[in-house]
Parts: sequence; structure tokens; C-alpha cells
Amino acid sequence: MASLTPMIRQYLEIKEQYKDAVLLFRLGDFYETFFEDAKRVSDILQIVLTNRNGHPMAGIPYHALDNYLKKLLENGLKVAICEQLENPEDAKGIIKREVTRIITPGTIIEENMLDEINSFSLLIKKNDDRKYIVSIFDFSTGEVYLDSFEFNESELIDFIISSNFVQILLSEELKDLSKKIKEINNKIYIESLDEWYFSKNYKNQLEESYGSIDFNILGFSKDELITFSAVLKYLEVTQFSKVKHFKIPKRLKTLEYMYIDSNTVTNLGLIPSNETKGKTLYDILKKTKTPMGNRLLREYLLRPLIDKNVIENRLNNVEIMYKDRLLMNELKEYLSYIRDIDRISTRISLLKATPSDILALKTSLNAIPYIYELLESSELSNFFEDINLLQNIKEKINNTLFENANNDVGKGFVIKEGVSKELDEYRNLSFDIDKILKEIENKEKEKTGITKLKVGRNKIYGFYVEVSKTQANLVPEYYIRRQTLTNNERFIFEELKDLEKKMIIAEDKIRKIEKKLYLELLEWLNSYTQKIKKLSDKISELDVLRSFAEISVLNNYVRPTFTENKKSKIMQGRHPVVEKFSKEYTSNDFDIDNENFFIILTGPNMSGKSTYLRQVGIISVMAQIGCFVPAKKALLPIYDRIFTRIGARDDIITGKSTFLMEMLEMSTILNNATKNSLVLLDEVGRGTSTLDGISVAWAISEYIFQVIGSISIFATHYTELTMMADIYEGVTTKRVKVLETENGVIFLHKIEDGVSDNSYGIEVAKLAGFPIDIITRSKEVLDLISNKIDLENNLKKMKNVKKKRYKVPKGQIKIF
Ligand SMILES: Nc1ncnc2c1ncn2[C@@H]1O[C@H](COP(=O)(O)OP(=O)(O)OP(=O)(O)O)[C@@H](O)[C@H]1O
Repeated sequence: MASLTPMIRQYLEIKEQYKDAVLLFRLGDFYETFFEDAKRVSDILQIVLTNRNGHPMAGIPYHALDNYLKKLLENGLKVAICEQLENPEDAKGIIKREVTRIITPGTIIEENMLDEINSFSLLIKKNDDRKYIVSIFDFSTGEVYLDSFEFNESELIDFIISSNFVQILLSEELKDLSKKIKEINNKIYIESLDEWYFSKNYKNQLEESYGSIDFNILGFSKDELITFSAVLKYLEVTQFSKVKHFKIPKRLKTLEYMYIDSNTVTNLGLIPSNETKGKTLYDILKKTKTPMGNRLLREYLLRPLIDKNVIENRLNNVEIMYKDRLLMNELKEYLSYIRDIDRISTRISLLKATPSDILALKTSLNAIPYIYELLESSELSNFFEDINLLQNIKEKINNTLFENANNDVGKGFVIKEGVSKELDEYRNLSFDIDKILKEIENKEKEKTGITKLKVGRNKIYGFYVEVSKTQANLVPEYYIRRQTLTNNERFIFEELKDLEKKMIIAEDKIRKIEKKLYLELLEWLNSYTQKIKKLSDKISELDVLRSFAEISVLNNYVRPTFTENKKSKIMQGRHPVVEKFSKEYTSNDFDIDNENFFIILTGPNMSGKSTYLRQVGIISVMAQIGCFVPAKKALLPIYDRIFTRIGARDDIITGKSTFLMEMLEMSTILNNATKNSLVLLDEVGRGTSTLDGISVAWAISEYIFQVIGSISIFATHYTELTMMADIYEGVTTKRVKVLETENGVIFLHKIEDGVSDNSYGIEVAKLAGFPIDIITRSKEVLDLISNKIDLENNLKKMKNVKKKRYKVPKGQIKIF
């Protein structure tokens, strides 16, 4: 290897401390990488790999850092940013450099690199009771959830994958999970944390971030607080500063909210994933105008309410705007001026907010009095309660920053005139320099008689007088040669030299004073971050409720009403997403009461069974988040949980079969559903042989109906299951209507009483364009085997069997 220069030695010393990260080493206007890092980076970023004294090197311009950084993070890398801590001019010897920030996907705060609605990370630890302790946090907003779960490993992996975390931190004993998670999603960023992060001294760590807030009254366990303090420690280590912007942690699963497991979130299509973007309930309901509103809408969807009063409160507010269209539309206009003040306040608290952030905060605060005034004169006059409208912040920004301040703090274009007399003076000198140089040029032309004389400046050589070579013999004696070009000579003289010195001093002063004043502004604003977050929370709530009102008007939704018992009557209900993508949507009713609450739904493939099932679930979610619902009328119970078992999937990690996965999910439902739950089952049992499938489906249905008592819909191709209706009072059968024509069946998507005669699977195969020979042969086989098994006759014998009684199990404590 070639000999090491002092700078490369400095690089290597720093790199030694950040072996697991790519080190971006600031060198003038570039961030450079060397050695192995350079090879990786040039490969990922498709930038040139060069050589410096025999060392591989690849660099990116400092102003384009965000774009490149995003790509590096997307490729699962951790990046350490090493900055120059002094000006090259001030440096004695090699410039002082230090890592100032370590960036991972979960610690990004730059707006253009963040996903708008989801930047949640997870830290997970297993405690001595074999419980999983989770901290879910969004560093960009300071939102935190803590909880403990009794997962088995496949539930845990399922939870991690389906929750779409941007980063996963594992405690030491869970290190091995990393490989399994990577097998499913190899881009996800995973890091394991040493034991020392989980310090017994967690109280100090919490106090440093939250001051004197008493965590005892928040009801978290010691393990949960230790795990959360590990999050704070991790952030402190990577950000090189204390975390002060976090909000009070919430419990993930509480009695105030319906806990929707990740399967149900996916099955009902509540929030977008990469595959479902644009086709989820979130996308339909999103008439929000602010990024904070978008995030809150996502949170509402994941945590529907359970308390009737709170739901009614939200609905009341929605109804006010639903009825007062003027209010609704005017609010929309004002809200659209409001920027992401939640994340801006985070950047302020980390002293990393840019002038554009601060100006965006000003624009947002500008709109607040309009909103306030509008609400004051409406039925929502109490909405803001005692929230501080923070108009003093707006004034302060107004008085401190230029209207069009740019982000390059230190160049003199950020801090307004009048803030610092000293800054103004230096700035006048610096900004007038072109005029002063012109005056000198004119003076020198006159003095020397050189007509083509030019006075100019250059970044490297400084000020100069330029004279063409042909006139160079005319220059006076006091001109000192500075540089020779092809056609010109450049000179300097005393007056110009003095001016140059003054300019260097002025520019240095401008840089220092402006940076100092800007930092002072950030520090002043920092004392308001919690207040900004409170205002932001209120604005996001208003934004979401207004959005509910608008979408309810646009899509013809109605306000739901609630019952205290099982009675549920949805008249002409619709699936809010499918109706948007269908030419003609057929509405359907859902009618249940205390005695009749188990529906067995049969119908051919493609007839609309799953859509109906989901529709019933989604309407309840919408109602319980406080939105109007797609129906003519809706009377609903308040469900404590909604469970779904829809669709088939394999678990490729643990190699479990479709049927085993189905049974595992089913077992979670059987262990956790209550009489106040809604259970939606689609074709449970089809992953095994027909006889096994029917038997398991039968026993499951009996158990849910008799023992648990949840409101349930069981969609199935096993028409044999409908025999339950003859045995059990309270079990009803529904079918999807089809029209049989000469050319095959037409699906009417209408749900009616009764049992489907036929599953029409062969008809669907025909629709799919199967060769006619296969269709004919299928029919022959069907005739043959349905005669042979004669299942129905056997099941009819069940009528003579005494109703099976199950013992109600005690202590259903499993959470997920
Ligand atoms: N009520 C409805 N009105 C209009 N179109 C509908 C309705 N319900 C379903 N559809 C359309 O029919 C398609 C099939 O519906 P769905 O997936 O619910 O059928 P399915 O009976 O569950 O089928 P399978 O048994 O094969 O899973 C949907 O994608 C939708 O386009």
C-alpha cells in the first residue's frame, strides 16, 4: 500500500470507530469515501471510483448529499457523516474533523428523504418472562408506543414484517431473528444493540429527555421503560445530542382502542403497503391537507375507538362540518397552507432546522388565526380550547429572517437587516464590492490610460487588475504581477490588496455573525417545540375530521348510530374501496341481533363473498374511527376487536404450510375473540382435504357461536356447513345471488337468504378460458365423486346429535 498522508491517517483513525458504517468524510465541497467503503458506495451510487495515492476513493458533492444518502440507506447501509469542524483558513495543520451524525433509515429527519406517513422504527427485547417488550417510535415526529406481547416466533416475525417498520433494533438475545427477517425483506435495516443500552439506570435517561415527568403514573412496566430508555440512548449515540422532542409514550394496546392485528389490517386493506398503494381505505378517506393529518389518519385507522362517547364526539365534529359546507371548504383552504410543523419542530429541537423550515413554520402560523376565527364563529368554537396560537413565534421569525432567506446560512442572505448593526455593516461592504471594484476600475483606466483594463475577483487568486498582454507595458510601477494567462496579465496593487483583506474579514464576519444569530433563533424556537407539537396535534385532528366530513359528502356516507348489544343493521352497505373501482356497485344489507348473529355465506367463486365480508368489517372500522359510513343507514354495535381470516398464504420462513398458517391464525382468533368481537372467516379449512376441512370448519363455527358468541360471518364453499342452521337456532344462511343463463352464470353480487346450490367452480374455470375438454371432464368427475361421498346425508345425522357443549375456557390472556 502506498504511504499514508496525514489526512488518510486521520480518516483511518475516525473510520476505526465506525466500522459498521459507511464513513462520508468531508473534504472541501465533497464527501469522500475511501478503501472498501469507496468500492461499495461507487457500486451502489454508480459514481466513479478513482484513486488517490493508490487508495480507492469515491466522492459526492456536499450539496447533493440528501439524494445519495437516500440511496445508501435504501440499500440497508448505516452512514456516518464526518464534518470539517473548522475553516480551512483557520486550521493550523490538518483540519479538525469529527463524526457529527450517524444516519439510519429510522433516524432521518430531512423532509425530502422521509416517507410522509410512516417512519416508525421498532426496538424489541425479550424479557425474563419470555415476553416481547416493544418500543415503536418515529424519530421524525417524536411519537412513541410501548407494550409487551406474548408472541410465538412466527407471530413475532409476522408482526415485524407486516407493520412496515423502517428500521428494526434487536436486543442481543434476539440477534438471530435478523437472518429470518432478512430472508423475507432483505432491504430492511436491522441492528442489534449491546446489553449496555438496556441500563438499570433507565430513570436518568428518561429524565434527561422528559425532565420531571412522573413515568410511574403512566402505567408502563419497568421492562417497557428500560426498553424505551434504550431507544433514547441509541438516538443519543447516533445523533450526538439528547433527544428532547419525544411525546409522552402511549400504550400500543389499550382499553380505549380496538387493537387490530396486522393480518386484519392487511385483510381489510386499511392502510397502504407497496402492493396496495392507492387501493386502501386510507386512500379513499384521505382528503387531508397536512402531512400531520395524513399521519393521524393512518393512526386512526390502526386504532379505532371503543368508547362510545369519544366516538360520538368525533362524529359530532364531523357532522358540524358535514352540514356547514362553507366552514368545511374554507377550512380546507386555510389548512392547505399548513406545512409539516410537527417534523419541523423536531428539526428545531435538534438545532437542524433550515431557514426554509423556519419560513414554512411562519407560513403555517400565519394561517392559524384564520382557522381560529373561522371556528370561533361556528359550532366548533371550543375546538382549540386553551391551545397557544404561537403568534409571537411568527413575529419573531418575521423580524429575524428575510422573506426569501435561502438555506446557505453564513452567506448573508438569511438574517434580516436591522437585527445586527455589525452584520449590516459587513454585509454592506461585501454586497457593494462589485460596485467598489467598478469604481476602482474606472479610476485606474483614467490614471493609466489603459482602455481594456479590467478589475475582477477570483476565488483562488483573489482581486486583480487584468490587462491584455499587448498593453502590459503600459502598467504603472506600483502594479505587482500576480498571474499570467494566455492573452492577459493580472496584477495587484496596494489599494486592491487592502480591499481584499477587508473583504476576507467581512465575509468571515458575516459567516460567523449570521450563523450565530441563526443558532440563537433556533435556540429561542427550541423552547417552544412542545407547544408547536401541541398545536400541530390539534391541527392534524381538525384536518382528519374535516377530511371525514368532505369524503362523507362526496361519497354519500351516513352517520352511524350505535347499540349497546349485538343488534346491527346496515342498510344498503357498500365497500368504500371496491365501489370506487366498480362500474356499478351492488349494495347489500347486514342484519344481526342478539339471538341471530352467526351467518354462513355461500356462493360461487368471484360472486362477492369476500367483498361482503370485508365491507362489514370496514364499515365498523369507519364508524369506530368517527367517520360516516357507506350505507343508507347503519346501526352498529361497538366491537372490541375485529378478527379476519381471509385468503391463503404460506409462511416461507418457518416452512409452515398454508393450512398450518391458517390454523395458527384461527387459533389466535379462538383464543382472543369475545362476545363483543366481529369475526370474519373466509373459506377456513379449504387448505386441507374436503372431509378434514368441513370437520374443522364445523367445529370452529360451533365453538365461536356457542362458546365465544362473537358476531360472525363464515364464507365458505362447503355448502354442507349450512346444515348448522338447521341444528342451531341463531345460525342463519345467506348466499350470493347468481343468474344462470345459457352462456353460463352472471354474478349479481346480491346477498339474499338461502344456500347456494352449487359452487360453480367449473363455471369460473370456463370463464378463465379452460379448454372445453377439461370443463366436460371436470363435470363428469364432479358427478362421480359427489355421489360417492354423499356427505350431506352423513351430516344430516348431526341433527340427531345433542348440541355439543363446550366449557368456557378461563384466562384468555394471549394478546396477539
Ligand atoms: N357488491 C358488489 N358490487 C359490484 N361488484 C362486486 C361486488 N362484490 C364483489 N364485486 C366484484 O366481484 C369481484 C369478486 O369478488 P370477491 O373477491 O368478493 O368474490 P368471492 O366470492 O370472495 O370469490 P372467491 O370465492 O373466488 O374468493 C370483486 O373484485 C369485485 O370487482
